[in-house]
Amino acid sequence: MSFLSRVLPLLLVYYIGLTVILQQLLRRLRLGSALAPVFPTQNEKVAIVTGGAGGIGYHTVKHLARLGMHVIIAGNDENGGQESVRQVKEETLNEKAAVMLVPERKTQYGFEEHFGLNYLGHFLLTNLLLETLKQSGIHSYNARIVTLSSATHYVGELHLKDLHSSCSYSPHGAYAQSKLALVLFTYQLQHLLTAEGSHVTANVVDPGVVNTELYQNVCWAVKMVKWMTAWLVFKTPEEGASTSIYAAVSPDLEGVGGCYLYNEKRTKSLDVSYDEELQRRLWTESCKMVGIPDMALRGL
Ligand SMILES: NC(=O)c1ccc[n+]([C@@H]2O[C@H](COP(=O)([O-])OP(=O)(O)OC[C@H]3O[C@@H](n4cnc5c(N)ncnc54)[C@H](O)[C@@H]3O)[C@@H](O)[C@H]2O)c1
Repeated sequence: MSFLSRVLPLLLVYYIGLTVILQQLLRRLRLGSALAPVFPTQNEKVAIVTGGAGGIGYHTVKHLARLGMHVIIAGNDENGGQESVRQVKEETLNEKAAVMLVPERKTQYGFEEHFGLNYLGHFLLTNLLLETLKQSGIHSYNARIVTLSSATHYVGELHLKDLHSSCSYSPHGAYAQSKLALVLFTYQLQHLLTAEGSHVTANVVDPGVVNTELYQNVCWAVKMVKWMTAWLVFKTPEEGASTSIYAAVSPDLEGVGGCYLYNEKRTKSLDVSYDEELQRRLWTESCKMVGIPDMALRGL
């Protein structure tokens, strides 16, 4: 593996991160701390939030619980999950918050961590829940799938022949690839749902650069810079959750799917993410990896 192929993904990820941070700073200076939008109550609805024990997920859980939803936290940290449920119940007075825990299984299945955890886990969970979602959605209240990607997908490359990055591994490249895979997956899923006429929509969210535990593995110099500047240029976890909440409950998106959402607006994703052939090939490959039938091949 050449020096360049190791360093280039790192430079690209930092470049895109700095671009987003700059945009966030300008937005903050322009808008100040804008008031959170008000959404209708969601009393009869159920949401499953993966990673809901911390960071962006936790604030998504709290907001949805406040709107009256029955929220289920899916995660890998039992104590953290139970503690989040306790806090959400206390702060929102919504007793319908629960925790569903899945153990860490990446090594057991041998998947590369970023691809397995960030992408394949969501791919599989979504597919396993799909029949229930189809039965839950109706014309005026579509069931909604919200996937969390990232601006790093703009510098991602999908290596269909080496999805686990075994030929040339770079943590930054692997992260960016997993986030690009989520965009491709969401668009393909929406094509399949639309073709079937089901009342389920799938959108993908870019939360911005958010001050969470996600950055615990960056080098000490970056940690230091983050510590000094995050208050000014990073989004808070509450701000980071706002586009996910918008995608989950906003009436603007009733029946609308296949969008890449950033700052509560539709935005263009990377050109290659619209490549339908690539979307299909990734879908087929992902089905093989997680061992589920390919509904695209079955004609749904
Ligand atoms: N923070 C950012 O700047 C940022 C930017 C773009 C995208 N994102 C995306 O947003 C999502 C949430 O990130 P965050 O910033 O809140 O991070 P975080 O580290 O604060 O929270 C991650 C959550 O995922 C859970 N988790 C970790 N490993 C898991 C596993 N194996 N199985 C199930 N759950 C697991 C953790 O317990 C935690 O609740 C991620 O998909 C991340 O890639 C974050």
